[in-house]
Amino acid sequence: MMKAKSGGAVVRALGAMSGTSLDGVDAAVVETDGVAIQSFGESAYRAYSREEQQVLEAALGHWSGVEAEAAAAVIEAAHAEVLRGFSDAGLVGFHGQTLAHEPRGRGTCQVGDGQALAETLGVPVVWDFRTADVELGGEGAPLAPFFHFACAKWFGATEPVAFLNLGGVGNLTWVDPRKGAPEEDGALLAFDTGPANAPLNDLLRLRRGMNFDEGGKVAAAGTVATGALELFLQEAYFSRIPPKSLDRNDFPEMMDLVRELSDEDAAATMTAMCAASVAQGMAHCPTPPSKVLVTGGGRHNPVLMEMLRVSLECPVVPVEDVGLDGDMLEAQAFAYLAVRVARGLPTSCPATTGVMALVGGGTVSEPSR
Ligand SMILES: Nc1ncnc2c1ncn2[C@@H]1O[C@H](COP(=O)(O)OP(=O)(O)OP(=O)(O)O)[C@@H](O)[C@H]1O
Ligand SMILES: CC(=O)N[C@H]1[C@@H]2OC[C@@H](O2)[C@@H](O)[C@@H]1O[C@H](C)C(=O)O
Repeated sequence: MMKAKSGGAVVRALGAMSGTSLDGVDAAVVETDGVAIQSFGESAYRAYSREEQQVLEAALGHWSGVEAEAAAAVIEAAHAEVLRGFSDAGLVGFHGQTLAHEPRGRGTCQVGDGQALAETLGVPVVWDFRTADVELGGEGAPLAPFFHFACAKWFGATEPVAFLNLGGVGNLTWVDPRKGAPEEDGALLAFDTGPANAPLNDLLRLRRGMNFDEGGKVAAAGTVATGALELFLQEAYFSRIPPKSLDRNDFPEMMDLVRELSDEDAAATMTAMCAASVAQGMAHCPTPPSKVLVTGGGRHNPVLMEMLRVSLECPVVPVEDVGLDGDMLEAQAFAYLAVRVARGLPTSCPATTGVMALVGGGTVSEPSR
């Protein structure tokens, strides 16, 4: 093991994330002591087959039972397959697949058994990252913010910046890199902004058999229905003070709002809904960030990026502008968080999830041999 700048041992950690878009597993290596990022390593992506996706889709909203068990089997097999391709990892951070998320109700449910994965890989696995936070009154999400803080330090940010993840759901982390640690007062504010790509993906699959609006081509040919957009923005969620989080399918009324529209106008309107919810969320930030660093699949959509540029009052750039990898940031986050859990460091705080105290969630499973 190498010596870390900040004192602890540097671990070669491997993180894996299967997000709300249900497209596949992202896996990536981070070398870190759980405080500073020493370096980013290799990464891999393993797409789900349509059959696997259907199993996952059918399990959404299920907390247990045959659907959830079938989803867990898909998740475990797909993760084992992609993670076996990496060598020399000292620790694995395994997010699993969120099937249901109701932090103020039944809790949060990620499937995939970390102990089984530890046996398969012969490496300790950190998993079940969200439960402890929810049990202490937190939202259980987003959890990437402590990693975003380390990223801001890594690329040498000197003023507040925002990370905007546009996956199935959108989430935003405002970071003040002048603070010494993520748990310090005023270092972070984080929350889910609203639905991002998931509803548009669902609409296009239903109407056109497409997985998503590649390059924003469908939306580019349409016109935003301002009435539907205004109705959408009246949702109570947007005026709620953060921290706050969402489940993938928390806005079913979006489909109703665009039902009568052509495919193109519906796509343009849903894309605008995503951008407008980010703009509303930005108003909750303590100060305007010097720039918004966009990560997740949504940054590949030029129509969405242009709408964000028009509606936000600061530069909007992909995270690649500061040397990060926007396709792998979430997988890297769970590699980083795994090391924090193993070292007994917190992974969330009142400003990131609304939890009552600092929490280091996660279970560590050692392989039995
Ligand atoms: N070239 C592209 N053009 C338009 N949209 C794209 C493109 N590439 C990816 N996307 C969108 O990004 C989505 C995938 O984003 P991402 O991988 O960040 O999601 P996720 O990690 O599953 O979600 P979450 O962050 O909510 O857990 C796709 O389903 C699609 O909607
Ligand atoms: C409950 C859950 O799985 N939430 C995800 C989801 O996908 C994006 C957004 O909603 C975010 O809150 C979170 O994931 C990221 C990785 C996070 O915890 O930071």
